[in-house]
Amino acid sequence: MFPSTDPTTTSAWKKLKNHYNSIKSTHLKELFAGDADRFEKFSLRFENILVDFSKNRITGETRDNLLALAKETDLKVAIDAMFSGEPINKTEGRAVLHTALRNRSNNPVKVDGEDVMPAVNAVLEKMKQFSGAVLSGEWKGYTSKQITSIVNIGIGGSDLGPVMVTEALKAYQKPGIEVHFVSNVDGTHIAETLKKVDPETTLFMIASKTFTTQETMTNAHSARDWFMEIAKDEEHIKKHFVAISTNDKAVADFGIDTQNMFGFWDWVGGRYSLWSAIGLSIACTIGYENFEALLEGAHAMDNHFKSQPFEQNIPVILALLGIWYNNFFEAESHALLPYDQYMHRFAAYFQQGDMESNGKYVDRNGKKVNYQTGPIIWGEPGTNGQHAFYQLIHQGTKLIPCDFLAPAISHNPLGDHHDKLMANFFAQTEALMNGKTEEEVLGELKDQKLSESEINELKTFKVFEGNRPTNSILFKKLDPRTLGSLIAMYEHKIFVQGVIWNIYSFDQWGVELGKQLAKKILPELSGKEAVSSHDGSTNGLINSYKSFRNE
Ligand SMILES: O=P(O)(O)OC[C@H]1O[C@@H](O)[C@H](O)[C@@H](O)[C@@H]1O
Repeated sequence: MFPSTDPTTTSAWKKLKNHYNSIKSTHLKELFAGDADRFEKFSLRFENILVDFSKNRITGETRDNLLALAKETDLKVAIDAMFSGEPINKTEGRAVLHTALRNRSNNPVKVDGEDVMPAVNAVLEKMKQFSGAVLSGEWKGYTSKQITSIVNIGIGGSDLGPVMVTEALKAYQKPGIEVHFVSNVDGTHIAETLKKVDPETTLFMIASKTFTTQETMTNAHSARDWFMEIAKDEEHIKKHFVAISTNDKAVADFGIDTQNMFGFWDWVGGRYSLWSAIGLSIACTIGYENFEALLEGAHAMDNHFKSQPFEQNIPVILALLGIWYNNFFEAESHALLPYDQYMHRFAAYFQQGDMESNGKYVDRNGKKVNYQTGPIIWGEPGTNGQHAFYQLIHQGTKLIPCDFLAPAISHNPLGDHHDKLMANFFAQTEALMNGKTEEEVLGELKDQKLSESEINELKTFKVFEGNRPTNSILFKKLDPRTLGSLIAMYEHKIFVQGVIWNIYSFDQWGVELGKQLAKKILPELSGKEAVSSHDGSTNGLINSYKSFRNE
C-alpha cells in the first residue's frame, strides 16, 4: 500500500499557494507574448494524439511545483501499486486491475499470488468466438434466424462505457446488426426499445457485475417476460439471453445457462469495466478485431503512464493541471467538449468515471478533508455547446477549465463541414484565452454609426476578459486504438488526482444510501393508506403520489 499524505501539508502545496498569488493576475496573453516557444514547451505527443496545454495559466515554475507535489505524495509508488495488483481499493479489500484486462503484452499480473492473465485471455477468447458467431450469422435465434439486434441491459458502469464506445465508433459498426441500451428502471426505456426489436432476432445481454442491481434485474425480467410471451418455451431463452457478471449463482437463478455467461472479477470496478466482458456489446457491434484495437490503444497509454517521467506523462500533467484549478483557483467544474458528434456521450461517461471515483470528502486516513476533491464534470459536443452554455464560460463569474477534443480527419468528410467544425474549435480556445479588449470593442463599435453615449453604454458588455484556460487534445482520427488511448488517459488522470487528494478512488459508498431507502419505500407505495414514517416533505410527496395515482 502506498503512503497516505495530506497534500496540503507538503512543501509543494505551500509553494503552489504562494505561487498562485504571484500568478493569479497574469494574463495568458502575456505568457504567450513573453515566450515564443510556449507551445513546444507545454505540449506533449503520444502516437497520433497531441495534447496542447499551453493555454493554461501556468509557467515553468507552476509545472515544477506541481511535479514536486506529485513526488511528495508518492505518486510513483501508487502507480506501481495499482499495476502490480496490490489491494489499493482498501474499503472493498480489492485490487484495481482494469489495466490487466487490456494487458496485451501478457506479462503476468498477480492477485493474491495468482496470475490473472490466463483467465483474462480465456474470457477474451470466448468473447471473440461469440461475437464472431453473432456477426457471421452462425449464432441463430430459436426460429433459426440470424441475430440482427442486440439489447444490452445494464446501468452505470454496465451501460455507460458500451454506450459511449459504440456511439464513438459507430463508423466501425458491422452491417446487419444494431445495438440498443436499456438502463433506466423507468418502464419507458425498455418499452420503447422493445417496440423496435423482434424476439426472433434479438439477443439480450444482461450486464451487471453484481447481478442484483434493481434497475437491471427489473428490466431483465421484463425483457424475459416479453420474450416468453412469444417464444413460449423456456428452452429458447439460451439462444436469446446471455449474462455478463461476476455472480454465477444469480445468473443461474435468473435462468441463464452459465455456458452463456461471460465472467469478470471483483478487481474490475464497474466504471472501469468496458474493457472486460462488459464490452461484449461493443465486440458484437464493431467486431472483435476493433474491440481488440481499443484494448491495444488503452494498453499503449498504460505503458506511457507507467514508464514516462512525470513531466512528459500526459495523464499526470492533465491531473496536475486539474488540481491547479480545483485547489488553487477554486474552479468547481471541468468541461469535456468533444468536437466530434460520435463522441456525444464522452462527457456523460466520464461523469461516472470521475465523479463516482473522486467525489469523496473522507481521506485515506478516514478523516474529513479540508480541501476540495473531485470536480463536477460536464459537457456536450461542440458546436452545440457554443450555442447553449459557452456564454457562461466566456463571460460568467465562474472559472471553468475546458478540454477541447477533436479529430483532424472526419469519418464523414462532407463538403467543408469538418473545416468549419475545426475553425470553431480553434476559434473558441483562442477566444477563451485572448478575450476582447476595450480597444478592440471600440474599434468595432466605431464602424456602427453609434453616438458616443451609446458606445459608452455598450462597450463594457462587449468586453471579454479572456484568460480562460483550455487543453486542446487533437488526434488524427477517431479510430478504436485512439479512443482506447483517450479513455485510458482520462482514467489515469482520475487515478492521479485521487492519489494526490489522498482519497480512495475505487469505492462508491455514496450511492448506497439512496438504494437502501428506495427499497424501504417501495412497499410503502402499494395500498392506499397514508404513509407517516418519514419527514414531513417525504411523507407529503409519497402521499400525494398515491392520491394522484388512485384518483
Ligand atoms: O454492474 P452492476 O453491479 O449492476 O452495477 C451497476 C452500477 O451500480 C451503481 O450502484 C454503482 O454506483 C456503479 O458503480 C455500478 O456501475
